[in-house]
Amino acid sequence: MADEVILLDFWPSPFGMRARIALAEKGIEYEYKEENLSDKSPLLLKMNPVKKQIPVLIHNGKPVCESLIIVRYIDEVWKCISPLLPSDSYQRAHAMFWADYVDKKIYSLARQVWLSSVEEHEAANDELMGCFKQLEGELGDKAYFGNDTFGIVDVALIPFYSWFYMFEQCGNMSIEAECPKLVAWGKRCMEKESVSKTLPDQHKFYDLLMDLKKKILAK
Ligand SMILES: N[C@@H](CCC(=O)N[C@@H](CSO)C(=O)NCC(=O)O)C(=O)O
Repeated sequence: MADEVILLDFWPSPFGMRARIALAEKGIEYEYKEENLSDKSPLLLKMNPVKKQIPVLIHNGKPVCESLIIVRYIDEVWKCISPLLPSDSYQRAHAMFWADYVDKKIYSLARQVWLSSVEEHEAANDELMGCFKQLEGELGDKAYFGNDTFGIVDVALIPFYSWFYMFEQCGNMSIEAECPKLVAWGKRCMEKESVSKTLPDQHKFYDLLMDLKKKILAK
């Protein structure tokens, strides 16, 4: 019997983009279901009753929640194509360290740069740029974080490449000046169809983020 794969998602979500990129890397056909997060579907509430968040991958009726867990699950189930984690245990542990670093640091700081008031801005900008410099150091002269293959750390971080223009506009920073290798890495990843068909244009995404910011701050 063919696999039934469904993805509950929300198109601007960087977490959902991770799942979409992993599915595309593996060439997995799936049904995409867009969620209205202001009016969550009964399916989402049933499939992720604890966090009630997207993305949720539903594989033959069984839910997998949390984007990095979804990426690892996809890599283990469809292991024959485009591996996203190294087979070597130590290299896997190293990859998961950096994927976890991205997960814990980037989104929360990105939200602060995006939504914070002028006073809080500078601290968030500085801390975010510090994280990018850490990541630039980890990337070094490698083509991808997974050495010369696009892997889970790349999947974890690349969705935030769509935010770079916003960071530069709101944070009055030049990521290219401070982290040229990271920007070159983003452009390299965008040459992959799995990434370019998933990530929105940076300028359009900036306009969306600014519109959303007005709505959020108006509440
Ligand atoms: N750690 C999780 C975060 C998912 C998440 O924040 N999902 C958001 C949309 S994107 O910002 C979400 O579903 N929000 C709805 C809610 O929290 O009610 C993951 O990696 O999958």
